[in-house]
Amino acid sequence: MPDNTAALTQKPEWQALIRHQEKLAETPMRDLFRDDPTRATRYLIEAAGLTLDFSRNRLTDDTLSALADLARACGLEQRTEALFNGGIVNITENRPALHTALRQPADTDVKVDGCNIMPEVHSTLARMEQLVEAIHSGQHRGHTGKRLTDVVSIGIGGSFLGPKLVVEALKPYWQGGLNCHFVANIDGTDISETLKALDPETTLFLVQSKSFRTQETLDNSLVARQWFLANGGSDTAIASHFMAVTTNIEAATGFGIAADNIFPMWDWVGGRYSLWSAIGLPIALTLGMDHFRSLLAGAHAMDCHFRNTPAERNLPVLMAMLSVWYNNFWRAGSHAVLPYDEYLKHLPEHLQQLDMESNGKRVTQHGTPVDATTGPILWGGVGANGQHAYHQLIHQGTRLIPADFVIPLKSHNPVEHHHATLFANCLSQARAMMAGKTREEAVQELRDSGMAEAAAQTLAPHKAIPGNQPSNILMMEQLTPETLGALVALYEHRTFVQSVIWDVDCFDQWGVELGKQIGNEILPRLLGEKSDGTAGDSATDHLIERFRSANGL
Ligand SMILES: O=P(O)(O)OC[C@H]1O[C@H](O)[C@H](O)[C@@H](O)[C@@H]1O
Repeated sequence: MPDNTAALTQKPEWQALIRHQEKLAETPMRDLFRDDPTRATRYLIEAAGLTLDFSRNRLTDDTLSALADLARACGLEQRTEALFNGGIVNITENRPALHTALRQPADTDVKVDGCNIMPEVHSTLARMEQLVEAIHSGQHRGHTGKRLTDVVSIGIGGSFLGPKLVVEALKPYWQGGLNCHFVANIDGTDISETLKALDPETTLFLVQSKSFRTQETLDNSLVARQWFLANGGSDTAIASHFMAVTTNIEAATGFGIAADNIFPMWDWVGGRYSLWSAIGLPIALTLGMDHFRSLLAGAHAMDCHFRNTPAERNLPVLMAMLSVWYNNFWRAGSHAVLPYDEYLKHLPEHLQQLDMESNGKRVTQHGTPVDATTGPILWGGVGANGQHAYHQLIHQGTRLIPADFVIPLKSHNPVEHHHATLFANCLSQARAMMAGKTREEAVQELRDSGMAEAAAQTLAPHKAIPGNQPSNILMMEQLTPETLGALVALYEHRTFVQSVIWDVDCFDQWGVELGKQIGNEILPRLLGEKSDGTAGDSATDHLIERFRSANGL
């Protein structure tokens, strides 16, 4: 058993990494490539249809073994088994976190409180399949007999970001003729703009909320119901047009959703890990159930790789440990995710919740202050667009910004030389980040262009790029339901592994509650339902008054 008692930063494995970093600090990646012609082929891992090229990182073989040693010393193997076996890995909520069970084959056995959950998981998939088929075949129609044409998913956070990512990413696989819309924000613009384009006779609303207590989702669902009733709907017709996915059956029934139209969720699935459950209904309805099952199969393939592969060759472990390496030993404060695929434009948003809500913690899972800096800021956007925006800061700013490029080898839309150009952009960015350009190279380039020596010397510092910015390139043959499933599962496990190192609970999110509590105090004051005392401080009180007067309240 590993020794988990020593504070993280006092572990010999941590100390060894500090010393190793000091040695490596003066060695640019350019030199590492020069000195090892096999680097590009050795630092490549294939798993579950994905290929990771991690050669452009500040690392050597010694780094890899030192990082793997740290993972083992933090009990990664035991914690991973607990994750898959239904152990209480969400300590503060006293629950397992079994998103992996949602993509496991039916003939397996996973127990929660002594009960095998797999039959329930698969019977829910079968119910989803029935609904998808009934709607696609026209058997389930709107209350006036018209075929359903649109689905509106109302949900926020984990009940929104994952399904939205997948629905948009797998557009080439859409089938069944349904358009999918997402409403998340409490900003009235979101629901208003969505409803404008819809026909109440042909629209299905899915209320997606694990808790069925989330203000944004409940308020938007009420507006949708009012709109439906005001436009020819009736209480009985609601049964054909409103469905819910939740653990809180009572509240959903109370909202007026027929019991048969409620799909279960379980408290052992975290919201941001839930797109594999019935929360994935918008996906299944838009893509068809076969594609949804392929998504699950891709994720399961990544689960098997993660569970059974030694740390040194384990894709999620490696990516997680690289994040720890840069975050804790090189003081990088952020991590960029740069999908070079228009279909993956929502990937950074989903990963922001996944990673930052999971690992944005300051106490360990046992409540003591963490011993090291935890989750870096995850940000990013679609390439090549970012090259014309924030890449300047990556190339010449003063910060260390590790990045993941994500790119398929083949495009679904082979227009002219677009995909080759996109791929060239991705490779050139990764190379520029790694190799940079010395001042001397910049001077020479300017001389070669005919510039006078003095002017070249003046301009050269502005053209020099330090390089040595680390990046991963994550590839797949093509973006398919399987490879997307594997990709999302990869980042889920990457998140989990980091939490094991920092010893934080990556399945809770207590920090978001305070804002909700204060919001509940402020709202009645904005509406004039409560006017005594203070909302807490003069700054808040002052702006409450400003809002009330602007709105004639
Ligand atoms: O699915 P729900 O219960 O409506 O929760 C929706 C979201 O709201 C919460 O505030 C959490 O921050 C998220 O983790 C969660 O996914």
